[in-house]
Amino acid sequence: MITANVVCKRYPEGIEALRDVSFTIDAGEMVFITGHSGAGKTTLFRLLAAIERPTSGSIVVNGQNISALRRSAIPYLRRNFGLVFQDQKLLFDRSVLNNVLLPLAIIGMTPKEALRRANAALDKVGLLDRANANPVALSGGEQQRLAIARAVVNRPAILLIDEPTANLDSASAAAILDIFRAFHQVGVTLIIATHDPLWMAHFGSRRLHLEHGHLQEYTEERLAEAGEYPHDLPHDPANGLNTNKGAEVNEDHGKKA
Ligand SMILES: Nc1ncnc2c1ncn2[C@@H]1O[C@H](COP(=O)(O)OP(=O)(O)OP(=O)(O)O)[C@@H](O)[C@H]1O
Repeated sequence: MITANVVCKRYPEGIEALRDVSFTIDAGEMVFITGHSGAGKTTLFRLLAAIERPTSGSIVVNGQNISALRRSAIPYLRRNFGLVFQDQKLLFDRSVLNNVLLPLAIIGMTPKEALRRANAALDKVGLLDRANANPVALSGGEQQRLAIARAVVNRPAILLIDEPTANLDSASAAAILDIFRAFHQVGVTLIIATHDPLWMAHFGSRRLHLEHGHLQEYTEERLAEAGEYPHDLPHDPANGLNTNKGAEVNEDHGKKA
């Protein structure tokens, strides 16, 4: 479970990116963080992953106040999280497989187990047959799926995903949506920042809406008024989407959140 208590973040230049933000996200929830460019979505993610600290307030993850963690404890906290951020930081001098193996090497997993896990992660995102390719040879959607494989290979309980479908066509976006649906089905907590109404329309999940650093209570009507939520998009989760990936995800993601 994740709780933010009256969180503020002011950058050194004086920009107040988040103001008095409070919320609770339960284990296994799928939550969308919405808001215009500059509203504070990425900042919130950086605080949740303890990349930055709040200026005031606290963030508690599984009973641990991460805002007060010693620096040395942060790598252990991060094992709870899979991060899929906008700057995916793929390593273009390594193969697809080696990009996914890297996080496992860092935690000292045996090569045999690491290979098994990495192949399973690539399989989940449909990239097993590209394991030996260089990431540069992948399409934008495939690179995004590789970033997801790398984020989930440690089997994190919580996935933080920033703008997962930015710059992707609708078919690639739908494929990624399917992958996240499968993780949600096995109990992973997903927190997804997006401008993309496709996501919200198909999942109908809870939304936390940021406006200039303030968390606004979501109402569908309010977002529709603001032109952010097209009512003509189908709300049927199965509509137009292939949901059969769920059965393939049978590992122990999320059960510990
Ligand atoms: N490292 C930083 N130093 C100073 N100001 C920053 C920094 N990072 C973000 N900001 C500012 O904080 C505010 C919130 O930015 P943030 O990146 O969190 O927004 P966002 O909602 O993720 O935007 P986008 O959708 O464009 O990614 C913006 O005014 C931004 O300019």
